[in-house]
Amino acid sequence: MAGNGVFAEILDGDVFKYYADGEWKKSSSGKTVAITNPTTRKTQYKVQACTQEEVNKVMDTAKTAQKSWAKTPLWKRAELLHKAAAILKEHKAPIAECLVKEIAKPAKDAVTEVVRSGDLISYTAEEGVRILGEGKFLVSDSFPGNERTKYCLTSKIPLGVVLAIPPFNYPVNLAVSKIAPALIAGNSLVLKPPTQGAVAALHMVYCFHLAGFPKGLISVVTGKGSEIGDFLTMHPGVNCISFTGGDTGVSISKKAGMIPLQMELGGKDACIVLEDADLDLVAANIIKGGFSYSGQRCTAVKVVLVMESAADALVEKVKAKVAKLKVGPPEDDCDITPVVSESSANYIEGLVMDAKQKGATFCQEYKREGNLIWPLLLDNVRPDMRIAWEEPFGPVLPVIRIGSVEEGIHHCNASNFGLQGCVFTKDVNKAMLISDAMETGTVQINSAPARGPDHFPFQGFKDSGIGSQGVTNSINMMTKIKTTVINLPTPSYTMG
Ligand SMILES: NC(=O)C1=CN([C@@H]2O[C@H](COP(=O)(O)OP(=O)(O)OC[C@H]3O[C@@H](n4cnc5c(N)ncnc54)[C@H](OP(=O)(O)O)[C@@H]3O)[C@@H](O)[C@H]2O)C=CC1
Ligand SMILES: O=C(O)[C@H](O)COP(=O)(O)O
Repeated sequence: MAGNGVFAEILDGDVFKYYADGEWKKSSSGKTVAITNPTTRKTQYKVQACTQEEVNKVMDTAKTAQKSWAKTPLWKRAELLHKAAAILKEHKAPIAECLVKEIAKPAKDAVTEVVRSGDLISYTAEEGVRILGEGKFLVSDSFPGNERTKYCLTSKIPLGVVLAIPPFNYPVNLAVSKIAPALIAGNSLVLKPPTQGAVAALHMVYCFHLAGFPKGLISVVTGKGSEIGDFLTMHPGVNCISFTGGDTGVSISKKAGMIPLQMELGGKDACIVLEDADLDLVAANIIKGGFSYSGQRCTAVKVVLVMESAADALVEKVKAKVAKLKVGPPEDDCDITPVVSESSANYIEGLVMDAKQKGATFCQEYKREGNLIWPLLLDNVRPDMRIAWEEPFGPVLPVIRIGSVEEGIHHCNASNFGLQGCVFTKDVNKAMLISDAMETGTVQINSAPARGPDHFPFQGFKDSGIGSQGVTNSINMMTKIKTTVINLPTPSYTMG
């Protein structure tokens, strides 16, 4: 049960506390935010609605704590991260249970998210000691007109206070993917968890608390993004924002000050299927890529662009696999579980109805009960349908039949998104040409889009984001370069 056993300190009555200055606290607002269980549609948990004054205090302590953390040897920072990773994995069961209740993640996937997060923290600690342990040494005579009178030493130093805002679909993993690089690089960290997923995130941070990180180095402020979001992202105490989510990221990047931003936003990942593709492999990847966690992944396959000659056979194969997907509650480890909110379900339904009205072929009957939407494959989708362009973030997948590869690439590139894409063909030379032509941050050849393994670079083009994630890129992004130049009175060359 959430807030029980070792986690008892984070619960006050039926409300979870926020975390500031190394302590678990009740907000002076006296207000709470309810978290609705997507399956029961009843209030599952409550969290504190933090005030602006509390945010100000958190920013102050984060600034102070960062100064002494930056003086903590790198190997000690790594040691604490390894400890937090181990504690997190040890407590995977109660944290996974929160994910099941708050965001209806299938039970097995919820455990995987926590374990994967522990691994990510450890990997970041190891990578951090390597890449932050190295600097650069430059000599002046490599530039025309200079003698060797200057030695330039460059190193990577912390930015200060990093604000991390993850989305509901990976509230633990996409939080640690920001927390661990920030900390190993010597920054302090303020986390604003997504409302759906906040309780899982609070449990995860309690593992960092148990590991013994200094007071005030990590803080968690809870509350609705629509209420405290602007105050946080425009706060003068913030030196870097790492955000994952939807269009909110576009407005944050317009409002934030002159600070480094890492934005991972939406996607409309295309799956281009050529005539020579192994259609069993494609069908398996469409199921995994399009319907895992009910399509609520930024990297989900969100449109299939298949050559007309292969389309009938592919659609039949996918239809057969859709029929085998288990639909129901996350506790039963079903493949398709309720989507995160009623408004999300309504939005998905709007896309489905638009496609119906405009003549798409329904491969299954459309069925919805509450937030639970049965998996649906829509064939013969045309560009005038909303589902051809918008991301449902649900278990509905459009198929567009194409007459040429160029048509597929054109559809992919006409999207305002550019996160990932995939191409299926046995001809690797063709695949490379198509990959180069697709305007997306990553192209997978003969596999569905995916962020993981978590150390791979992960970036979106166009409205899908700014910057690149993945362990190494995130560590680098959360540092700035400092140079010290030693000036010599006379040139000095080593003779060997
Ligand atoms: N590219 C990627 O890696 C990923 C992209 N996404 C995209 O995210 C969307 C779904 O996730 P969802 O969580 O609903 O996304 P949102 O953009 O609605 O929310 C993301 C986070 O931002 C917070 N937030 C909301 N308003 C503000 C604000 N004004 N200022 C600061 N923070 C704010 C939310 O808090 P609160 O919950 O309290 O509103 C949440 O923590 C989809 O479009 C999906 O494609 C999702 C996952 C990964
Ligand atoms: O937010 C998302 O949807 C994730 O970044 C996707 O991660 P995955 O591809 O590893 O599931």
